[in-house]
Amino acid sequence: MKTLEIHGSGGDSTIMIGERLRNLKTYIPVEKTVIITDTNVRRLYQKEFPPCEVIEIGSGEAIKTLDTVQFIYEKLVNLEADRSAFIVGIGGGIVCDIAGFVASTYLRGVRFGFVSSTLLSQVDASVGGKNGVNFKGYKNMVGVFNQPEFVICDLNLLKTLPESERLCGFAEIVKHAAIADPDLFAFLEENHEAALELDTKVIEKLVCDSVVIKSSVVNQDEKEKGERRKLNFGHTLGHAIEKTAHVRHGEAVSAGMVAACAISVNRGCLAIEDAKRVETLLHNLKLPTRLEADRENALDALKKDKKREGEHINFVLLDAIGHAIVEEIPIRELEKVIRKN
Ligand SMILES: O=C(O)C(=O)C[C@@H](O)[C@H](O)[C@H](O)COP(=O)(O)O
Repeated sequence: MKTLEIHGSGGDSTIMIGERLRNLKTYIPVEKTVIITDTNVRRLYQKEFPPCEVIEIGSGEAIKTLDTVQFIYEKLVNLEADRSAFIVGIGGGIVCDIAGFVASTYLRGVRFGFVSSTLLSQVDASVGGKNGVNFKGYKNMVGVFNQPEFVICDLNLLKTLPESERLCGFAEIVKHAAIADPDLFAFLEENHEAALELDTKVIEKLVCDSVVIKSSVVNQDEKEKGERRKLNFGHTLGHAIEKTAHVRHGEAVSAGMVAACAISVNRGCLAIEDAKRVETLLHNLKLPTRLEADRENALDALKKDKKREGEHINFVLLDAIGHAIVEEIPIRELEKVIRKN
């Protein structure tokens, strides 16, 4: 097992890569714990859950709403959960984002941790303390920064993951490599086939390297005032695509990264060959590199981006493979990109 630490303003978070769901009971006060999970994870893995109360939610991006949060608050009230309660989210990014938000707000906050069950949540979503829900379809518009006490990344859970879910995780791994680690990028180029086959050693390296990158960025800038913005590479246009094309997060981020590379080339930051490398790697990992979105809706979503400041967006560009920069780009310029494509 590999362990990494994030030191948050509200407390520390231990990320355990290779720990098992079946050992969860050793990290929690079992009799005070409430598990939040989704239908699929419960069906597949309930036998490994410790004997705790379970609140089941549905699955898919559509449930990441304040209605689901309210549903969980009601269940917690009925269970008479008090401030000594401990909440564990067992699932992918959607479950963890919702569970973390509920735990951070119920009774003004109770202790919480995650067992992360998808590749995307192990390499990205469950790590770093962003918890929240969508609002009126706008991604993660309501939320908090608050670190889970622990994140268990049980690599065995990835074996039952549908391929489309797995691929979404690769998009975030490519993102980490593209913004911070040229060696990891080259490794992915050489080992994309083994990665697609879920080769144990390759997956373990990809999860570990991703969490090393993410935790190091979050340790420098937990509340996304500067350095952390780089973790949003591909997400500004990606979120706009996701909202309007109704595709999976990882798919939208993949197309968003290709678009961000094209903007980086247009602005003279990135060599065209490097942009091509990003596109080819995503293609080899069976991810989409272009997606059709409703332009007007995408523009509206872009204007609601959390990195917008007045007439600019703090937009993440690449200036080399393994190195990102953040530049203030006028919304008008991005508008042209959306209208042209
Ligand atoms: O942790 C971060 O910071 C990220 O930006 C990681 C993203 O991959 C992740 O999708 C995040 O939830 C997006 O956050 P948002 O603030 O842009 O909604």
